[in-house]
Amino acid sequence: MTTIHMDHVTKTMKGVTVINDISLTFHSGKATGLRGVNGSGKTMMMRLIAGLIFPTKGSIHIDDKKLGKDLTFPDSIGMLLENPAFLDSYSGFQNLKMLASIRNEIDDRQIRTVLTQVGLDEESSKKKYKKYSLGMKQRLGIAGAILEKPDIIILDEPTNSLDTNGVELVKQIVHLEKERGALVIISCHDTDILDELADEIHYLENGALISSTKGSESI
Ligand SMILES: Nc1ncnc2c1ncn2[C@@H]1O[C@H](COP(=O)(O)OP(=O)(O)OP(=O)(O)O)[C@@H](O)[C@H]1O
Repeated sequence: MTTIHMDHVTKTMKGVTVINDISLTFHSGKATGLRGVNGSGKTMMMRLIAGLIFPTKGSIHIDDKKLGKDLTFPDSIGMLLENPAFLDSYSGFQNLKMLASIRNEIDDRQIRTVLTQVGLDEESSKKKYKKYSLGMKQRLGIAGAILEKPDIIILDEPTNSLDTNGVELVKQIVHLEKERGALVIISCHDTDILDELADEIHYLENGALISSTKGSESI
């Protein structure tokens, strides 16, 4: 079981407050949604939780470990962020293999299973990344995020560029990952999709937490 606890987190960048005094707790087995207009701070919140940037004020704990002090970044995390760092001249399979080689915990068969799970068949997984369509790139990004069955999964706009079939795949994947016990954090501009994906949704405005809902109820 993993818990992420943000305690009065503020992040200032170049004199601009991009996250303003946010306190929130995230739990494993749950999908938490982040909603808000462009620039409201959803990506910054995900980057803070991933340890890619650190709070100016306040703290983030993963269980009992403080990010930036006891941990540089969470031990077990998979992320889909904008512009994933995949190599153009490598195929989808080779890109995932390279990613997997860092920890060396999963084999080729498991990589193929994840590729199938995101709907990249044998033929498309052999194509070079530079020949991928936007939707195929997005599917590979999702595969990268769930590849090693991480405890924490961060999906920034996972349904961008996806067709209806791809959106259904994301819903299935989030459902399965939650069942496995993963802690999932998702941002999505499509309110209907986010309502379906997330157990709980937090609304951000100018970096501040405005309200939270669970199902149709305010919390
Ligand atoms: N490198 C940076 N330096 C300073 N400010 C930044 C930087 N990147 C983003 N910002 C600012 O941080 C704020 C929050 O941006 P963020 O990317 O978190 O928004 P978002 O809610 O994810 O938006 P979107 O829906 O467009 O993805 C914005 O005001 C943005 O201009």
